[in-house]
Amino acid sequence: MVASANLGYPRIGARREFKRALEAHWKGEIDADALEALGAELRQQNWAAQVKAGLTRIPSNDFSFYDHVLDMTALLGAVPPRFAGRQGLDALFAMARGTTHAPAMEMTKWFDTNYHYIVPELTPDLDLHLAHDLPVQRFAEAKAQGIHTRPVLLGPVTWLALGKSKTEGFDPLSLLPQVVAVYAELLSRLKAAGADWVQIDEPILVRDLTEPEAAALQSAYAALAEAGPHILLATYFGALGDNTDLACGLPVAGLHVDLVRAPAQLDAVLDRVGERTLSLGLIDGRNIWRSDLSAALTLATRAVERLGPDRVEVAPSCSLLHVPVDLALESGLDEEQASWLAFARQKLDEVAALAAAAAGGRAAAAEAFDRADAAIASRRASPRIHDASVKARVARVADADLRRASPYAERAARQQARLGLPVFPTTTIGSFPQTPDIRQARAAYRRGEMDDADYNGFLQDRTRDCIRRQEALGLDVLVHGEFERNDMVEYFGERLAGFFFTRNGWVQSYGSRCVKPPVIFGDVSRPDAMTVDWARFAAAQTDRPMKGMLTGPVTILQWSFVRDDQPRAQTCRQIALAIRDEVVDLEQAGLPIIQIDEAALREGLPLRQAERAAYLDWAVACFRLASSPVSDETQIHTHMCYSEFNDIMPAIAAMDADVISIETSRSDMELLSAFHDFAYPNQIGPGVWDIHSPRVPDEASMVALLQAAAALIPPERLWVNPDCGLKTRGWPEVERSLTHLVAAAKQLRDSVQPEARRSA
Ligand SMILES: Nc1nc2c(c(=O)[nH]1)N[C@@H](CNc1ccc(C(=O)N[C@@H](CCC(=O)N[C@@H](CCC(=O)N[C@@H](CCC(=O)O)C(=O)O)C(=O)O)C(=O)O)cc1)CN2
Ligand code: MET
Ligand SMILES: [Zn+2]
Repeated sequence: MVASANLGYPRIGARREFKRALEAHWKGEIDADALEALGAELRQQNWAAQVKAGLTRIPSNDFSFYDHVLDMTALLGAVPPRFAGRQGLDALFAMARGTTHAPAMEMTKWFDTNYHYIVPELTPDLDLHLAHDLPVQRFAEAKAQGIHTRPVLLGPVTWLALGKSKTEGFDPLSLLPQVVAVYAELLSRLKAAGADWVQIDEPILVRDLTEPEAAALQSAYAALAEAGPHILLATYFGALGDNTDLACGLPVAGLHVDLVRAPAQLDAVLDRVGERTLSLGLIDGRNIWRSDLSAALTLATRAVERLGPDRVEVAPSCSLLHVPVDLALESGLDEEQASWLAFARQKLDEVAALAAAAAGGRAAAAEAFDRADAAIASRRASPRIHDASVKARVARVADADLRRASPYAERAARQQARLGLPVFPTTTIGSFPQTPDIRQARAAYRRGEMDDADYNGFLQDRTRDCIRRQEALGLDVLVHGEFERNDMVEYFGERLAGFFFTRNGWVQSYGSRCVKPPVIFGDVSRPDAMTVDWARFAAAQTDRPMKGMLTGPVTILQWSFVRDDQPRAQTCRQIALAIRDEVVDLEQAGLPIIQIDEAALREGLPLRQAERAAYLDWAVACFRLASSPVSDETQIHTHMCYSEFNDIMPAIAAMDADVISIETSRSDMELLSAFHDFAYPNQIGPGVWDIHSPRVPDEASMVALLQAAAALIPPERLWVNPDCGLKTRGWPEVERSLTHLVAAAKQLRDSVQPEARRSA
């Protein structure tokens, strides 16, 4: 028998039930017991769906109330002292979201995904111990429902590698023996509870490993090999590459490899896998296209021929956390489009069909294979995918299209002459609170219960109100608030040709926050202006400079589900041309500043060093293609959040934005040292308010951050802003925080030397 396995299932609920329950709990509307009860219900539903699909290896402990990395941090007892005294869910949410007295732990991107995890804070004095045994309880919970599961644990070395030392000179890997001791205890309890296998995720095996990391993997698994159930070591998001020998040499009973991102690694792995079970990640856990089952079967058959059916499992490439839950809930797609897609629920069926065919030949799942073949053929042949004029325009792009008219210094002088900004100018990143009434109005508009005029009138009121509030707060550069946007990527996807979008295709981004990535299925172009009416309306409401707000091509690409029939770089260039047209229109409409957000540029960076230069080349070129058609007097801003810039500073500089705003506040300005060390030449707005936490920062804390920034970056090149958009916050906290922010900027202004002031 070829086993059919899953590595993890979405936990937000098919209709985002869990998202809503979490937010209700945080507002005090439902208690922890109600939240726990819903969690149990969701786990039961998820297990039932996997049983129904016929899977033979079903995960448990893939559920999480907030984040699976944070869960492991709590399990290991690695709770930072500022959260001491809190228990259970209360402790978990305090660490993730912060409290009035304790800032939240840092949050960053999970590998190259749009999922965010809470970064473990590692110090020498941590008292690591098995603080709870939820994985055992969840195993027992499934068992009580008659389902034998394979518990999933984030691996010890990945947990350490994703953590961050909070003590100067401290090497987190020195915690390994303690961490491994806790895992050993947990594994032995799982075995006692009846688990015969566990899945331990070590995705760092697809990155370039340091010597100590490789040694840590060896010593960890040497210690864990006999501690409990058989271990399936799961790797995903790329090829094992030069870590293949290492991975295949670890004393574990099974190995999972990603054959969607890295199909070519199968032979090398087959040569080295020895007596182990091999789990083949053949169904794409990162994208929503229906699988080419016939192509996947070729690989599965090769593995079965080498290892025999009993040592082969068929699985998704990674956890299904990164795809929407159920295509069956989609109502707005046409039949042809729907036939091209598979969400998590459908991917389970694909796994089952592929496993059946790997064991019994195509005939064992003939119907599923026929339907898959037909869908693949229909997408390949569809005339809706190709637009000759788009392809021709991309082919005509020349080097001159990637350059501003003059170098930064000349542009900066002209822009300052036009804008007349004070030193330490204040601004925001774009969005203002997307309050429930705005979301509800949009939902009513979509359902046809509100007409164009009413909806637009409502949004105009909100925009006017937002601008008046910004004036009253004393901000220097204003924004319109982005109330008309459901999301910074989906909004553009809805207005570009070559995209379609789903009604319910939600994916968890962090905590309760979800995104609904649009689907890029064909050549991209811009039928009409997308933001110009709102920008013009907003600019007319005030005498202060107004920023036009766009999402950049790399970010639109990165946060969409992307067609897999041409290189991503090609698709990105098409998007860049569409954004370029919008930039031209915004300039023509009189906007003096245009911000092009590239929040996801860093996230798209390949996990392997060797592939990075090529990516950065085309990604930066796409940003420049989108941003460079304007005159020197028009100021181009960009914004990036959660970025570790140290390794990509030359690329950030090569983007040549006049101003960049970045996340720094959760990491105490440490990011700025990269800009300092690299001598970044243009202007920077280091975020001084962590907007991902409900906490209102006081003026003194922002002054301190700005002073730290001013020690690294010349004051005349600093801006003052939050570290991201304010859409997730409420108005009271926004007004209080921005009051502090404007006051902090004034304090800094008063303290700088006159020669550092801007010349108008
Ligand atoms: N794509 C993307 N990725 C990103 C970010 C981002 O902004 N966009 N930001 C960073 C952090 N991640 C974030 C991800 C999501 C949200 C966020 O606010 N998401 C919203 C959903 C946004 C949205 O699309 N809203 C739609 C649909 C809203 C909705 O649920 N409407 C209800 C009806 C209204 C109601 O009763 O609430 C419904 O349809 O049922 C709209 O405004 O139209 C949420 O989860 O709550 C914030 C940050 C990194 N990655
Ligand atoms: N302009 C966007 C906003 O303010 C940028 C967000 S980056 C995730 O919401
Ligand atoms: Zn941001």
